[in-house]
Amino acid sequence: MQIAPSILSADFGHLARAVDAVEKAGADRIHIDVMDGLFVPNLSFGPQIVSVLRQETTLPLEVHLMVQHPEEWVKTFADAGADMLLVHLEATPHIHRALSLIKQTGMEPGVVINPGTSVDAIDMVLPIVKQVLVMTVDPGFGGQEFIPEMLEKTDELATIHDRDESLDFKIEIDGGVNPGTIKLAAKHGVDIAVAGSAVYDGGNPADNLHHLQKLAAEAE
Ligand SMILES: O=C(CO)[C@H](O)[C@H](O)COP(=O)(O)O
Ligand SMILES: [Fe+2]
Repeated sequence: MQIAPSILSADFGHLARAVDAVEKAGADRIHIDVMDGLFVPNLSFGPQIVSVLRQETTLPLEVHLMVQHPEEWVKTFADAGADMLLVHLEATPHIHRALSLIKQTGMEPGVVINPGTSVDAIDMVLPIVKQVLVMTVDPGFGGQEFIPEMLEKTDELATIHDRDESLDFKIEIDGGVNPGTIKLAAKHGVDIAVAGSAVYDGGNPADNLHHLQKLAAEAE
């Protein structure tokens, strides 16, 4: 399982240092949470932060776009240097258009579903995406409690993926990943786990990341 540290819980005064620490510690990618205060009840950062971090790291940058009408922002984040753009089904009536636009820019398209959304709802776009992100908390904040029932959805996605050779997506979870929940996730088809507070909130980010990596590897 890959771990994607989320910089939402990092020290915003030293973001470059926070990314550097996890890059040296073997992070697979960096997860950047963009929030608009409308789709989710919080504001975070925008494309400038992606541009700045693009200069700081060679790791893939995946942008989790928690904004209304994400299709309007595709070019902006491609120009900023994002490698993957993850958009919520619930944020647009035009999810197919949004994902197709992302693909056209050369970024990898990913679709995200909230805890209240079922896997059935994304059936028609699975052939386009490279990632399906299952939210394991209601989006908007770091440090929330993992919702274990969401792993029924990762199991379902793993079954769909394994049944159809033409599909080519990774299964990712986001929210509440910690040393306890990562062991559970490893048994439910999860390829990538986002971890924010478990990496950056207390202790040493490199040690925290190594601990999560070790637990995930043992549980697989
Ligand atoms: O998308 C998010 C919040 O909406 C974050 O990626 C996520 O919550 C990470 O934080 P933590 O690991 O602390 O739960
Ligand atoms: Fe996220």
